[in-house]
Amino acid sequence: MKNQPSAAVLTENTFSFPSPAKLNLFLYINAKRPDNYHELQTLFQFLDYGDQLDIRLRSDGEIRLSPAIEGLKNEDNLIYRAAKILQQATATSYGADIHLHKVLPMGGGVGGGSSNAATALLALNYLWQTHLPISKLARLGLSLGADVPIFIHGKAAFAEGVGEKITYCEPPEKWFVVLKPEVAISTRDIFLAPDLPRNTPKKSLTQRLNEQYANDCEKIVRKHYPEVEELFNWLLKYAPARLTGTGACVFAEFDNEQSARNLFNMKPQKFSGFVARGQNISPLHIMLQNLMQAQSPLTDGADSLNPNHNPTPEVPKHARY
Ligand SMILES: C[C@@](CO)(OP(=O)(O)O)[C@H](O)COP(=O)(O)OP(=O)(O)OC[C@H]1O[C@@H](n2ccc(N)nc2=O)[C@H](O)[C@@H]1O
Ligand SMILES: Nc1ncnc2c1ncn2[C@@H]1O[C@H](COP(=O)(O)OP(=O)(O)O)[C@@H](O)[C@H]1O
Repeated sequence: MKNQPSAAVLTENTFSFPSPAKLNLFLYINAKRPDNYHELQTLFQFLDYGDQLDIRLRSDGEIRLSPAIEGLKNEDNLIYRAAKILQQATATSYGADIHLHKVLPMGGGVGGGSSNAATALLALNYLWQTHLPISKLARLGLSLGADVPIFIHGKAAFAEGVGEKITYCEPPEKWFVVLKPEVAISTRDIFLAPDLPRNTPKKSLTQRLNEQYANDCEKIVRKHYPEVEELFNWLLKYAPARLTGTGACVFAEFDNEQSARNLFNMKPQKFSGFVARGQNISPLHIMLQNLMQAQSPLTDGADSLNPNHNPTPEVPKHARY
């Protein structure tokens, strides 16, 4: 979806949905639980940049996903798993052809897989008219990954526990340069690292918002991944920088787009990345709200699947979706 406005209706019967990235503006690890998951305190904000899912309804119950992601079986793709879980939970007889436009780096800490799963759940719940409430979708989503509920709720939030205890909040919507070194990092590997700090004291949201933001994974990621260390060393010459999630992406924030683009244009070629704006409401939710105000894809007759009949919902002004 990058750099192209997102139309909700692409062609007859094919709908296009954004699957935005997220940043962890801060991330603290408070404890290791008996089930080996870690208790966190983290601040999530969405970006107006991410993947796109084009979805066409099928009446035969089949889920077809294309293109396959290299090295990942389609059955393991979180999009496919999300669609299957929703079918099982609702006993719908519908299926879907899903085309994924992937731009987000995998293993980058920008939440691409979780966001794809949440977009599939929300979009199919809309297209199939299965009417599960957000709370139920978030529970289904949590079984796919710790970050999926945040993307289902679609509002910037302070998350605790493993990401399921959510307090909405509204951090400033800054501009970001997000850069990725030539390495992907497995979340699991970071949480298994013996030298990961695991007992940062819990603090209230107000305290956290009013102190300098940090990421407890940053020190060991920089130590174990020289590519990340090199990226930090470059970026820190120009701006304060932080790790998102468990890495590998690193970001710097700016008050305006031009400053962000000026820095981005200077980056060495070996770092990939993008410029994006923080959004406290997910671009997916803005689009879904507009769609719902238009009309149902299934119940308003055949014409409702005709793009001429169903006007393309407005895209938020500053979004590049
Ligand atoms: C820590 C975060 C912050 O956003 O890192 P990123 O993945 O975004 O970098 C996420 O919550 C990650 O969520 P997600 O990527 O969905 O993780 P999952 O698939 O649920 O878990 C992958 C593995 O990481 C470990 N894990 C994950 C989350 C957590 N709170 N504690 C853990 O110990 C577990 O070993 C788990 O097997
Ligand atoms: N649709 C998907 N997009 C990206 N990754 C996926 C997807 N489905 C499953 N995965 C798996 O999830 C892992 C984490 O991916 P991703 O969410 O992009 O990273 P991160 O959590 O670091 O942002 C990938 O390495 C891949 O094995």
